[in-house]
Amino acid sequence: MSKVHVSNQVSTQRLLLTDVSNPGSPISLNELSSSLVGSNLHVFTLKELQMITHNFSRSDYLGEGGFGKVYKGCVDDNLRPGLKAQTVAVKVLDVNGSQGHREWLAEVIFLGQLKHPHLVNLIGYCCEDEHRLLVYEYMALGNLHDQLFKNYSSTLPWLTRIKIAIGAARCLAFLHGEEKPVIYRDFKASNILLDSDYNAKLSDFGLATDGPQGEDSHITTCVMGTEGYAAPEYINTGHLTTMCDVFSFGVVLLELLTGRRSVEKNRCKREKDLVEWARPMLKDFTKLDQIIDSRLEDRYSTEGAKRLAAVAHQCLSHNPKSRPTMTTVVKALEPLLDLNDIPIGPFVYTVVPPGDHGHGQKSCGQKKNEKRGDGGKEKEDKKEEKGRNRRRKRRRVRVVRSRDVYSDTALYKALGTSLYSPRN
Ligand SMILES: Nc1ncnc2c1ncn2[C@@H]1O[C@H](COP(=O)(O)OP(=O)(O)OP(=O)(O)O)[C@@H](O)[C@H]1O
Repeated sequence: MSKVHVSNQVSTQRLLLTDVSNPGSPISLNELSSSLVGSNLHVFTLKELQMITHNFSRSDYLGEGGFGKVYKGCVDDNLRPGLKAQTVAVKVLDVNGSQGHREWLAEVIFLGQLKHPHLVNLIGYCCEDEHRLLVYEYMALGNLHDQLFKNYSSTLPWLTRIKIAIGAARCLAFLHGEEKPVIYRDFKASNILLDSDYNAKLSDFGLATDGPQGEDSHITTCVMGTEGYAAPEYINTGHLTTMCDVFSFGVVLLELLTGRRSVEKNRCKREKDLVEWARPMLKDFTKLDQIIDSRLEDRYSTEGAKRLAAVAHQCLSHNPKSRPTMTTVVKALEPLLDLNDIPIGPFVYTVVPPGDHGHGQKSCGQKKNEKRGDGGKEKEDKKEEKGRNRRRKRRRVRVVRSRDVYSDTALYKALGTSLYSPRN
């Protein structure tokens, strides 16, 4: 394929990873940004990125993943004309690490061309000698994994979890719905980044790949991904389809529902693998109480939990053909935001900006206690606690008594826990 040919494709066809990564590709790295369809990526120098991160200082350090360390910095139009003043995250490839040029290139090719509200925005990159860096919009709340499992001061509320699940589902539906579908391949909680409003944005396209073309139903690759998230058929055969992403999405739904990680090495054998432990209980609504994140206490929608559990169960089906498409998943999850059977906690303090009487409504409990002072607060606490216990009991008898318990854990038993394949 000649450079001219690529330029002719600009308005219609996305540049594929194989167009660039194949030996003999006519596209040189110098021409990369201009060959990307619809991209306005900035090409930064190493010196510029050193400058905005104060030479990759400890005070700007955000974290580290398989690609390398991530630092915070600021850019504006002094750096490049037209560049919006904003905080950015700079990812620096660890040249001695497990990832390399292929992962960097995948990130540039996919995120440089695909634009969606639930995809993290890639602002630019740097490619100098062996140095490979990526510059993204800064996501103030980090990643879902840390918010769900490492935030010890507060718990993600139910509706926030639903909002995150819907955002991530929309993103996968978008990728799968492309004219040439994209298989993300590494869907997991740590790859879901959160902005200051808990909008979910997918990042980390290092393992992403273009889906099957023409008559092919799948592509065959060596198995790569993360322990606890990969679909069983992919682990067994290397056959990769968009349905593998759907399975991984089901695992993240389970994490959101249970507050447990996909693999917890410190738990007893039966509970180590989240899918193996929780999946049989997803369809038996009488058992849902046993797996729902106890940190939510009773502040979740019972109906919503049932529906989410049913979606997760379908996504985690061992037969890829029985899994729903991500478009169907989005449609099933969206109405969960409107369910209003979430019990209100005893003291939800909402800061009402002066003059705002519309949105920042106070809870009933709060209004009463403000009038009564602290003595009333104690009584109210006890009353609310009793009320919550009553509601819990009520919910236990009201749930549908389904005998429809699925217990197909045989495959997982056969697979054991050796689900992990290193990235390279
Ligand atoms: N755009 C961003 N804004 C803010 N923080 C970010 C951004 N991108 C990554 N981070 C943070 O940097 C750290 C490393 O992220 P990275 O995506 O490189 O790895 P990971 O997904 O956590 O792990 P792995 O690469 O092994 O899958 C994480 O703490 C993540 O929250």
